[in-house]
Amino acid sequence: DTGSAAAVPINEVDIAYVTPVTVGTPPQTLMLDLDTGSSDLWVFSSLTPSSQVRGQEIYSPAKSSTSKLLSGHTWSIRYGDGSGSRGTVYTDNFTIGGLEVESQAVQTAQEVSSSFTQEQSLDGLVGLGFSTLNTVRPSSQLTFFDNARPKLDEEVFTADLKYHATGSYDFGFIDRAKYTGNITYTPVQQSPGYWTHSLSGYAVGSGAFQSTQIQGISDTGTTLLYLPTAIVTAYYRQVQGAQNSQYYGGYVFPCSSTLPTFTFGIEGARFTIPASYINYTRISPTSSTCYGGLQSSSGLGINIFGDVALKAAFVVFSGTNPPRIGFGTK
Ligand SMILES: N[C@H]1[C@H](O)[C@@H](Sc2ccccc2)[C@@H]2OC[C@H]1O2
Repeated sequence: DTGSAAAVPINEVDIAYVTPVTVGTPPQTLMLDLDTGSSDLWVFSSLTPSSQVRGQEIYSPAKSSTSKLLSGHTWSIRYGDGSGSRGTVYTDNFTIGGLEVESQAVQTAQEVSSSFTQEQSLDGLVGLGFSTLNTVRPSSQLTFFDNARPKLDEEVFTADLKYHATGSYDFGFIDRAKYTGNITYTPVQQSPGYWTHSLSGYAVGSGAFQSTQIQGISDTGTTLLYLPTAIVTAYYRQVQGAQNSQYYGGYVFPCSSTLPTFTFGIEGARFTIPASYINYTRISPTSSTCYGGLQSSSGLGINIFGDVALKAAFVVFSGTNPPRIGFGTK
């Protein structure tokens, strides 16, 4: 089997992407954020206090003839950006892009933090990290990808995220029409549960490629690209008027500045992020100061290859043994 579904930016700066999924019988459609940086599948639900729901679609297990309470199981998750949610667990039929998993663990939120309440076009997350990260207790649950694996034509899913446009997630196949040339693969270290791998180096604009291993995680749920301070300062040194603002919590610059491109390596292959992806957003709607899509990872403890980087490539998440990740030019 295979599946294919849209990845729709939820706002005009691609802060996150959502994908239509269906839960239950008859199918309830929700728009969820497919997140390779976590492994919980959770949804706004009929158990979420109405004070915490602001426009989101909800899953009502009581309206599904195939829902079953996973008795005595709870979950609680805290994300890297400080947001979080917690609740109880049902199993139900779950589909993405025509690919169905019966009795998928669907984690129903009984509490969500304010940043989720404020994202009215995001109804929850589908964790696509390794199932070791799942927070359901007393028994942890499998991700949609792990449950779907046995029926997939190929043990892969792919991300084709796009700049200010709708892209796609495919399950079970690699669509040759979505990239040119070959996919370059590199090993993944699956412990503790992220898609952890290395870049082979980087270049700022037309500068020389610096060959240096940079370990980090490819995370579709993170908006920006977070790299070591030395690399980030070297980048913004090329930007007139750029400064690392304590106030805004990162590098800002005049929106009119000319930004260099940023190239990263995967083994011997090179992927160039257009300057426009790094001119991320105005710090406020009428400001002429802009916030960068490349920021320092020094406060995070880990480098994160988020959407600003991933949308510059066609990415193959391969669940083979051992797992690996592949990048193709598009
Ligand atoms: N893996 C990521 C996750 O998907 C998001 S959760 C999220 C929060 C608010 C809005 C949208 C998504 C959070 O930021 C980085 C890391 O944690």
